[in-house]
Amino acid sequence: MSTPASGPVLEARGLRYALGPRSILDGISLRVRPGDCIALLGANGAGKSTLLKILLGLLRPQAGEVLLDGASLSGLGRREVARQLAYVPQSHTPSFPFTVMQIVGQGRLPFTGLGRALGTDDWRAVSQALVDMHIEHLAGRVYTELSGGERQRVLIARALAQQARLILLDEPITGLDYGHQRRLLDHLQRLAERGYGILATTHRPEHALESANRALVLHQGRLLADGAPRAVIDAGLIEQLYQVKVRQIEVLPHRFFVPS
Ligand SMILES: Nc1ncnc2c1ncn2[C@@H]1O[C@H](COP(=O)(O)OP(=O)(O)OP(=O)(O)O)[C@@H](O)[C@H]1O
Repeated sequence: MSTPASGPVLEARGLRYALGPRSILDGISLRVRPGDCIALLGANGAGKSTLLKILLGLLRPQAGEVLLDGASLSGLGRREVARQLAYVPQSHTPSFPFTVMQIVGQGRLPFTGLGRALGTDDWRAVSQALVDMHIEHLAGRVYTELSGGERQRVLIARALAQQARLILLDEPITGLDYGHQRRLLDHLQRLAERGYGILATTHRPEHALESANRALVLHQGRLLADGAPRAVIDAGLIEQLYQVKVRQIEVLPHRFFVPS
């Protein structure tokens, strides 16, 4: 892998988040650095989406803080954050029948501001994002009329058009066919090699093993592990997280799991 270029660092220090008496996240500290391609694993309800929302500044933790390049996220403006930090949600329902081109163009809002026309650089970023996600042929289509997998690629293209060096993705491969899963994971890896910091939640341990250079594991609101995927993900972890018994198969450099 080539040496990652410099870029912003996202850091969480001692996050705690509760809803009423119910603790959702506790004692979470982590860093997303240039060159990181991180898979965030955890069972349903473990707190992955909540953690992403806190890292994006959409939710405020009761304790701890999030720092973007050393500055507290709570003190930064939305546009300032969006120039460095992009988010790909699991799904998105726009309130207007926007075309794919318009949705991807929204990724340029941190640069243009609301209601301003896109300039040459903006159009270049939008076109490149459409190419990267293989959706040039969808550019004129109405977003709400697309399939789930097509919409997912549009949302990823919007984040790429934003050209933020940190990208947080909530289950990006869910709903994508096998080919698009592979191409997306390869693309995220290449972005990390170019110095982007990537953090993606996933329900597939194999995704982390094949395509990430770090695995973060959330279990019942706490960070159970943070390390190299092969050091962290094994049959014991799968059983602990998902309460299923699996057999671990090694076909180096691959590791996969089958029911036992
Ligand atoms: N607005 C809310 N009101 C009540 N409970 C909530 C709310 N948001 C999240 N929770 C609870 O917080 C916990 C963590 O939810 P979260 O969506 O972060 O989990 P997750 O790991 O992303 O799950 P999944 O894999 O199913 O997407 C869950 O028990 C969920 O029910």
